[in-house]
Amino acid sequence: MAERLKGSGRVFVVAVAGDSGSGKTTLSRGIRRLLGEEAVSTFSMDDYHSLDREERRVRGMTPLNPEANRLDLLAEHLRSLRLGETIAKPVYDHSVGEFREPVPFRSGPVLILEGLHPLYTQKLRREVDFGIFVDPSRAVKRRWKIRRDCGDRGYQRDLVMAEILAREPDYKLYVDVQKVYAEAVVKIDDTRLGAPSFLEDPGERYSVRLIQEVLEAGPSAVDLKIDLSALFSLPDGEFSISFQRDDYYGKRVSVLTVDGELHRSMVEGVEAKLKSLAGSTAPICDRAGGDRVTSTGMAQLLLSWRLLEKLQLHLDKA
Ligand SMILES: Nc1ncnc2c1ncn2[C@@H]1O[C@H](COP(=O)(O)OP(=O)(O)OP(=O)(O)O)[C@@H](O)[C@H]1O
Ligand SMILES: O=C(CO)[C@H](O)[C@H](O)COP(=O)(O)O
Repeated sequence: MAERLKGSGRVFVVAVAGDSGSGKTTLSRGIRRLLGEEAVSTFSMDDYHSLDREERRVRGMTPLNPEANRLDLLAEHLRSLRLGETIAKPVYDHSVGEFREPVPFRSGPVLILEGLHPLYTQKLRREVDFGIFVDPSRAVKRRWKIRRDCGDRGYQRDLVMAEILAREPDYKLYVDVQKVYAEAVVKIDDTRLGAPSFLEDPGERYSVRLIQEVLEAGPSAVDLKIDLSALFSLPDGEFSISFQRDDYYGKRVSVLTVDGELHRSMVEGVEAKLKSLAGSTAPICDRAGGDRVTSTGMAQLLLSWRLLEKLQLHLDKA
């Protein structure tokens, strides 16, 4: 797959839309591992802000307002990148909230574009081959953001909370709306399973809903075997899985809900199949405590599968 991708001469664009700290990088890590770092380029569309931090403060604007971003320039750059051209990519430096000199940027055969508005305009959507929207619940997002901003970055908790509140209206207006256009939406809520008393550390247990447009042609035969025999020898962990058809903003979708953690052996079959299709050796989905796969890990796996299907069509057309 990596060789075919390199030879295709065209760049396949994956857009991962969502708020700051919503898990975009974490979720798309599965795709990076599947295709290998050398095949996948990535950048954040934060580089396409049109106003720096001080200018936004003076105008009373948040970065979530499309007017604080150069969305047309990004669409033009994506068009060039898809043709294999080099762009002069702007650079926004978060450490000071200012712009730096643009840098030359050329993409590998797959480009993952992460950010607040990659699906916001029609011009942008035309340049995107696969659009994903990451949608953690308010409670989950707040916890992740506080953990990262206060823990890793040393910000004050009160300031982080105030920023979260200040962003809410623009988030609803300008970011949330993009889930209407995404081919896959990943909704992440707190687990509905009680924390088992025997687990000292309940870990990262979430209920993940993967909402995907129904494919016109069925996927190629992949052995999605969930091996229930492992249930009787599992050390710990609890899960539930459910599947529904639904209507999502007028689109026919499938909704797969995975809650809790699965044992690695349950998904090994499909993971191995995808890895052999892509020619990769790294595990695709995040593990928890060695033998367990988290529900967001399961979403990584299923999105990678969907991506492989799309890539194969893309390569067949090239
Ligand atoms: N699936 C997950 N399970 C547990 N924690 C997660 C998960 N996804 C994200 N987080 C937490 O949220 C933090 C932010 O995640 P990530 O960097 O993936 O978000 P992002 O949307 O790419 O953020 P930004 O756009 O601000 O760079 C991580 O450091 C981690 O603490
Ligand atoms: O939403 C964001 C990232 O997607 C940031 O808030 C935005 O990029 C502004 O960054 P900073 O606060 O460092 O000026």
